[in-house]
Amino acid sequence: NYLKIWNLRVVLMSGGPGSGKGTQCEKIVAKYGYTHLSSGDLLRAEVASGSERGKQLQAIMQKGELVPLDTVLDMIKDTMIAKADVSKGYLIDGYPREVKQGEEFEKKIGAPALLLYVDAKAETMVQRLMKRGETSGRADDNEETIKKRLDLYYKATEPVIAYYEKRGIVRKINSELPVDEVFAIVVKAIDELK
Ligand SMILES: Nc1ccn([C@@H]2O[C@H](COP(=O)(O)OP(=O)(O)OP(=O)(O)O)[C@@H](O)[C@H]2O)c(=O)n1
Ligand SMILES: Nc1nc2c(ncn2[C@@H]2O[C@H](COP(=O)(O)OP(=O)(O)O)[C@@H](O)[C@H]2O)c(=O)[nH]1
Ligand SMILES: [Mg+2]
Repeated sequence: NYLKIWNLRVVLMSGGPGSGKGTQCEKIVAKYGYTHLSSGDLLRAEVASGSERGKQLQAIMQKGELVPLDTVLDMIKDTMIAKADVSKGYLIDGYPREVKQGEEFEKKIGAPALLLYVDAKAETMVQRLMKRGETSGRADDNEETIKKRLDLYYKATEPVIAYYEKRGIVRKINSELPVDEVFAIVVKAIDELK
């Protein structure tokens, strides 16, 4: 199984907090059957388990900071291996968050085929997250943490997109549009892969 993950297609989903990554991922899974791995969801599951490690993670996420690289990458890798037999490919959401994470991913797992970059204005992202915070129950969907997540996104994550742009695998998609219009562009980008 460890060998198998090297042969499966990897698509990365990137974009700021609240840009619509999770929304598009859900639709991609329904259409293409990829295995969806949201690094944020994996971390929240660890927090929910109540483990000692979960408590440490909770504190970091509450501040809008990044969890140590090895922790997240190990979680992703373990999940990829566990699902390799039934997987048609992987859709990785919210990782890499910084260039170093991208480099480690390549060393330990492999090169992605495509990076979908859903792009919305900061103002739009804040609005969406504030709205989502009314019902999400997420400790980090509050004004103060949202601001920190956005700052960190511009500082650490946008350079990741530039890093993959040099390899020609980035497709930038305007996620100010209605969900279905965004998805139509996503579908085009995935269908162009071969
Ligand atoms: N590779 C990752 C992914 C997530 N996180 C932590 O988990 C939090 C939530 O991540 P995620 O769910 O991906 O959040 P956002 O992208 O901000 O927004 P959304 O949850 O809607 O995707 C981040 O702020 C960060 O503290 C992290 O440290 N490293
Ligand atoms: N108008 C509009 N709203 C969206 C779109 N995508 C997501 N949203 C809303 O924005 C919020 C954040 O979306 P989510 O998928 O959780 O974003 P993520 O933080 O990037 O994973 C959700 O409450 C969605 O309902 C879109 O394309 N258009
Ligand atoms: Mg999400």
